[in-house]
Amino acid sequence: MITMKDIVREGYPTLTESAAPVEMPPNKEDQETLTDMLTFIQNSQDPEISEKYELRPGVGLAAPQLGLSKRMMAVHFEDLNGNSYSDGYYNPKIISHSVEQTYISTGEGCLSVDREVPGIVPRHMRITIKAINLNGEPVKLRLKGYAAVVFQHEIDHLNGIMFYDHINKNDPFKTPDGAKPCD
Ligand SMILES: O=C(O)C[C@@H](Cc1ccccc1)[C@H](O)SCc1ccccc1
Ligand code: NI
Repeated sequence: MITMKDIVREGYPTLTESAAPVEMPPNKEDQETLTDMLTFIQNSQDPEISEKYELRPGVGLAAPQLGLSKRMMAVHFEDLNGNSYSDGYYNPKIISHSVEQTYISTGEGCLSVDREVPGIVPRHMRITIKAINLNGEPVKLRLKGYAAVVFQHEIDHLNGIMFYDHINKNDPFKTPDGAKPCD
């Protein structure tokens, strides 16, 4: 079972390097890891389990956050339109995105960052992703708003990018021209 002690924090090398593609079809070890990642996110949102194991709530997790430089991520959340997302993904790739941007009005956090980093994190409003899901099926996802933000946050982890890398250093609360909040 993954707990917070398994999650590496800022300064750990895998958080700032580009992760390697996962060989397809995935081997047993990678399948088990991705399943455990999804279970961790689900557990982190369960009031009893999260209290018992002192889990920080999360909606996503990427393998580099476990010190594994592999292109694997898991998400578990419901967006503001009631659409549910709960799956693991191998080798996710953003194949297209909107020019229009969005952002979470309260900024972003990260399970690998034990501090508040205030500021607006500009993200693409709409993205299309291709990936292989936990069941080994090729999937194409068209995401917008909050769901697009979550997936971009996790795919950034596979590219060694942290959410605060996107915050405007001169004016952290500057909202990108024309961007609308997704929350
Ligand atoms: O560190 C991670 O990758 C998990 C993040 C993902 C995330 C952060 C901000 C915006 C979108 C996704 C955690 O979920 S941070 C904690 C959290 C919990 C519930 C809702 C939003 C963020
Ligand atoms: Ni993160």
